Amino acid sequence: MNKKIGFIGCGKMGEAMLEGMLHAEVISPEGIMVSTASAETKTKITTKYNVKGTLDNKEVAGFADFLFLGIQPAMHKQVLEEVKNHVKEDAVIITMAAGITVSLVENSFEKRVKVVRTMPNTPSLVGEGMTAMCINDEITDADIENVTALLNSFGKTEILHEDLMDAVPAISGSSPAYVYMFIEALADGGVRDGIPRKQAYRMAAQAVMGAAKMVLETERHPAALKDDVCTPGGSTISAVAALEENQLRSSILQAMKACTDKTKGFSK
Ligand SMILES: NC(=O)C1=CN([C@@H]2O[C@H](COP(=O)(O)OP(=O)(O)OC[C@H]3O[C@@H](n4cnc5c(N)ncnc54)[C@H](OP(=O)(O)O)[C@@H]3O)[C@@H](O)[C@H]2O)C=CC1
Ligand SMILES: O=C(O)[C@@H]1CCC=N1
Repeated sequence: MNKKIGFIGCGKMGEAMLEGMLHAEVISPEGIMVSTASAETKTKITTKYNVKGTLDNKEVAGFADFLFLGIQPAMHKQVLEEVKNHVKEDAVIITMAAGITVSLVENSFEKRVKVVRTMPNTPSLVGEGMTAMCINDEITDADIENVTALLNSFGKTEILHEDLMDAVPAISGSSPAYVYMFIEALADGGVRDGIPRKQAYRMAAQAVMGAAKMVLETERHPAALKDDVCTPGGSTISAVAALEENQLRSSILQAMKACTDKTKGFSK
């Protein structure tokens, strides 16, 4: 892509997107500039990826055609105030923060600006990200094409109405954390039964990835896929019954509600 990409803030999420884009070769390192709060992170990112780096957010704003904001939700007003007069004419501003609305970005400017609100996740680092996005009225078809090309370079993208964006962390932005807990627990169970820990992690992760792929590729109902694993009178149904007794599904739903409630708080 013959466009310039900027990241204001390049921590866990920004770096995952940056690495995903570079790995997919949708953009070359010289087309990317990052700004960070600390010289330490700047040096880490510029050395690792050979991209341009600065501690001056205004410099990135003046460089980027697609400006990703990889900062914490609470930093947005301050950083947008800092860069608002430096953002390029026609640049697309792309948020990734939980709860940060399109209007919060629009209202930081005294002119109309192009805004894309996204909610990605860290598996973008390995090209298996899931990003939800919504756009404002200034975004053109060509912008959508460019932004989805960038986002699709490190995973899948779904376009949603903004009303649904606060629900996205719970299902795909934050959910890798719950899945890692599940994998860790599966591996602990294997280790308890004598399986060496390294093999236990590989076996648990592959089982989770395989199950996810079954849902995506067969498009069968997850319950039907579960039924196929439960041999009558077999071991799996005993495990399923124990999970039901311990309210696995209810626990997940409660966790997701906590996540969404917290996200909604960021918009206030
Ligand atoms: N982590 C995740 O899985 C996901 C995170 N997000 C969103 O991504 C955003 C970042 O989260 P995450 O990557 O986890 O957080 P991190 O703390 O890892 O990264 C924050 C980055 O912002 C930089 N930063 C802080 N203040 C400034 C500033 N004033 N100017 C420029 N850069 C600044 C930090 O620099 P330094 O390193 O030098 O301190 C760091 O690089 C959040 O809004 C979050 O909601 C969205 C989806 C998933
Ligand atoms: O924990 C957070 O707030 C961010 C949003 C989604 C994942 N991490």
